Amino acid sequence: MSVPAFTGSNVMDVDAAKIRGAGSNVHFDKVSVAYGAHVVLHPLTLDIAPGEILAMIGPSGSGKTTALRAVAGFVRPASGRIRIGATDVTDLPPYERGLGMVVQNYALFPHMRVEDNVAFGLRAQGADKALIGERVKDSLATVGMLGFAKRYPRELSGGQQQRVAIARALAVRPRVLLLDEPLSALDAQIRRNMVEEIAKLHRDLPGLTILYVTHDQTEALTLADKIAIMRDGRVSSHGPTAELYRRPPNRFTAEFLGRANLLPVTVAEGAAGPKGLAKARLGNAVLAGAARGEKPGDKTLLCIRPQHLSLTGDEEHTNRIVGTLKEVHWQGELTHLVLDVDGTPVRVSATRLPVSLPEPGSAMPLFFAPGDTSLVPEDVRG
Ligand SMILES: Nc1ncnc2c1ncn2[C@@H]1O[C@H](COP(=O)(O)OP(=O)(O)OP(=O)(O)O)[C@@H](O)[C@H]1O
Repeated sequence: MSVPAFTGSNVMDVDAAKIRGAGSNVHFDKVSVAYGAHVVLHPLTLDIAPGEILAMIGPSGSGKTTALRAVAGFVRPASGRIRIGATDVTDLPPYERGLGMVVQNYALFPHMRVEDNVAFGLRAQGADKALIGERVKDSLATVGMLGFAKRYPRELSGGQQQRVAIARALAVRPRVLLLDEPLSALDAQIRRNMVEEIAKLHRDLPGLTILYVTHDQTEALTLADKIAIMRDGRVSSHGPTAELYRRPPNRFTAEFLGRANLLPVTVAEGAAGPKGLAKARLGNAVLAGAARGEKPGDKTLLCIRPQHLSLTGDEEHTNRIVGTLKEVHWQGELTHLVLDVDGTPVRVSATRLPVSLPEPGSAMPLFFAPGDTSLVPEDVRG
């Protein structure tokens, strides 16, 4: 399979071969958007590196789609500039920005065969027949839909339609691919497969920069190199995916990205040693976790993920807390326990249970490793 080159959307670009595989960064420079008096995007400064997948996640109404539509050119910023590579695109119309875009509901033309849907953007640009034929073939092969070229959209499943929508976006050789909730109309199993296919697509086309808007944290965790978490029109946190998950910089991030137990603690000792572990008190327990520059006496939160809590201690799981068992939910692969620890509900996801579990209402110890624990400041909201 030949790999498309990513250049501008201009199919006549004679330099295409020279910059084959080279992606473009997307730069938001203090971009704000307002609808009337209602500011929905506060000045946003953010960079998406060439070839990076940035997932923008956050609750409904937090401004994700608005940010994406500003890049696409469908929303005009009230202030700030947007650059794609070296080009300031703020004043360019959408079709001159070198972008491909896929939205939630496929938006294929129902009266056109798959191959004509994919060819649409190239025909609009006046590309010649031979080039269109080659690009349509390439793009359909990239998404594994070569055998479906003659079908109409109604003859395809939802997942297949979305693959065609991606092929159509790729056919114009975009510098940047914008994906706005591309999988949310699909059912759970197809969604999981499509997430894997988008990951493969990116492995095949490593130069392609992708802005991926979703409210699904699993999609974001699986696909993204970096994540930006939006809240009320602002970036609440931004960083490499694993780092944001392992060391969330605030409560909102800890809770939005996966499940998190957040226990109110008082710092006993600031960070010491090469691992940067601090010690914090929860009742009588002294617990070690990754620090963020806390000082003794600071009130903060101790973050531990449900799957990192163990029902047995060992030389690694040296933090120990005791709670009262409240609920047990068996779910096949995992058993979820809920305990009350000093008034805070603590969730445990266990793959293996001891032979006999204490009765609800009984005291039960939980163990966890300092390396899986981090101190997280409570959110200060402006
Ligand atoms: N055309 C519009 N006119 C007025 N307000 C709008 C318009 N489009 C969006 N908004 C408002 O802007 C805010 C941000 O919307 P946006 O669609 O960016 O959120 P989102 O994070 O993508 O949400 P969702 O996950 O529900 O799609 C919301 O309060 C929304 O009501």
